[in-house]
Amino acid sequence: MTFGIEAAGYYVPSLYLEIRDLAEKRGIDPAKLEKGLGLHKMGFPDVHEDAATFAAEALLKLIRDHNLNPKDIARIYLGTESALDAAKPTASYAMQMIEKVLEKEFGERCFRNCDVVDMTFACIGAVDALHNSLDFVRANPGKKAVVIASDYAKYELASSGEYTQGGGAVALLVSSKPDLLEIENNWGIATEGVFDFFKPRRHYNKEDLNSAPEAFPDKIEIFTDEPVFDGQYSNQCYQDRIREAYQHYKEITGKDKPYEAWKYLIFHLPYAFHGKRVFTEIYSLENGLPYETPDEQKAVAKSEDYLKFISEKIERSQRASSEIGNMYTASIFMAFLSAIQVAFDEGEELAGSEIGFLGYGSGSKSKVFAGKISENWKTEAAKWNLFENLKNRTAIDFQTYEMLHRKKLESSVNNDYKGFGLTSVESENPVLKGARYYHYKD
Ligand SMILES: CC(=O)CC(=O)SCCNC(=O)CCNC(=O)[C@H](O)C(C)(C)COP(=O)(O)OP(=O)(O)OC[C@H]1O[C@@H](n2cnc3c(N)ncnc32)[C@H](O)[C@@H]1OP(=O)(O)O
Repeated sequence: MTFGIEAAGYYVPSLYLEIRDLAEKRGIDPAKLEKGLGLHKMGFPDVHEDAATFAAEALLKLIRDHNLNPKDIARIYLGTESALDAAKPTASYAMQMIEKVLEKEFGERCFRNCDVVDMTFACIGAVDALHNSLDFVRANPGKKAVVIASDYAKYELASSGEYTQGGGAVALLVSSKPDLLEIENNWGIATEGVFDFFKPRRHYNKEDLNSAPEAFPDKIEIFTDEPVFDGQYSNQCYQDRIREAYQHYKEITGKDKPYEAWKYLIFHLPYAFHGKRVFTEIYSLENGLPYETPDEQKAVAKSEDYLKFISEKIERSQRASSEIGNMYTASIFMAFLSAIQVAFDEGEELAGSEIGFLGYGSGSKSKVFAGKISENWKTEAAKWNLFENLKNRTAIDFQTYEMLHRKKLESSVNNDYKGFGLTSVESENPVLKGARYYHYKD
C-alpha cells in the first residue's frame, strides 16, 4: 500500500506590492532584491484577510475542486506560526467558516467528528503536520486527513526581513490514494534549540504595564506579530540543520548522494533564492569540493556544474516564491506546486520522478524526506492555474502598503471581494472579548 498526497489546493492574498517600489522607498538597490534574492512581488493581505481566511480559502478550494465530502475528512492538522489566538486553534476558525458555507449541502456541523488542531514549529509546522498525518493514514488506511499550511509573514517596517514578506496557504489531502505524490517513510531529522528567529509572548498584567518601560527598556512592543530575528545567523542555522538532516537521511536510507536521484529539490523558501544559496555546502561535501573559505564557497556557487544543477533541479520551484514572498509554513509546499505547475505548463512528463524535500523551521529543526510523482499527477496539476491566478491580484502602492502594515486602513482595498473575510473582533461583550467573526461573500 502507498501513502502520500492525493490532492492540493492553495490560496494567495489578493494584494501585492512590486518589490521595486519597496526598494526605491527604502533606498535599496533593486538589483540586490531581484537578482540577489530573487524577489519580484510581495503578496500582502487585505484588511479582511488573515491566516484563518487563507486556510479556509485553501481548504474550500480543495473540497470544491475534488468534490470531497467533508464528513470523509477525519482530521485537519494546520501548521502555522501566525496563530490568531493562544488557545483556540486557527484550524478551528477555518473549520467554522467552511461549515457555514457547506451547511446547505451537508447539514449543520459537517466537521462534528473531525479531529482539528494547530501545529507550531515556525516554518516547519506544516511538515510536522504532514509527517504526523501520514502516520495517521498508515495506521488507518481507509481514512483521509487534510494538512493546511497557512501563514502571514510580517516583519518590522524597514527591517532586513521586510522585503521577504508574503503570505498564503496550501491545503493537502493525505491518504492511501496518493494521486499526486507518494511519500516514502524515511525522515532525516536534525534539531537544535537556538534563538535565530522567534516570536516571544509579550503579555503584561495591567499593573505591570506601568512599569513595563523600566522592566523592558528596549523596543519591546505588546501584541506584535513581527518576529525577533538575526537574519545572517538564521541563514547559518538553516544551513547547519539541513546539512545534519540530510546526513541523517543518508544514514537511515543507506543512500549514497540521494540528491542526484531527485528530479527536483524542494526547499523551505524564506525568499526565492535561499535554497540554491545554502545548498552549496551539501553539494560541496557530496562532491569533495573545497568549501572552507569565502572564495572557495563562491567558486562552488558560480561553477558551471552548480549553475546547471540549479537550472535543472531548483529553478522551477523558485518561480512562485518570487511572485509571493515568504509563506512560512506554506513556502515549501508552494515551492512544490510551483515546480509541478511549470513542468505541467511546459509539457514535461514527471510520473515516477523522485522529489527531495528539505524543510526548515527556526528555533530550530530540519526534516529531509522524499517522494515519487504519481501516474495521475497531471489531472491534479491541471486544476491549479497557479501562475494565471497570480496575475489576477491587485497591485497596491507604497503608501497603501504602509497603511495596511500599520493596521491603519479602515476598510478593505478590494471592498467588493468574494470569499471569506473578517468582519469584526468582539470588543463589547466581556465573555467574548477578542472573538473573531467572519463571513463568506459569494
Ligand atoms: C524566517 C524563515 O522563514 C525561517 C528561515 O528560513 S531562517 C533563514 C532566512 N532568514 C530570514 O528570512 C530572516 C529574514 N530575512 C533577513 O534577515 C534577510 O532578508 C536575509 C538574511 C535573508 C538576507 O539578508 P541580506 O543582507 O538582505 O542579503 P545578503 O545575505 O547579503 O544577500 C544578498 C545577495 O544579493 C546579492 N547582491 C547584492 N547587491 C546586488 C546587486 N546590485 N545585483 C545583484 N546581486 C546583488 C549579494 O551578492 C548576495 O547574493 P550572493 O551571496 O548569492 O552572492
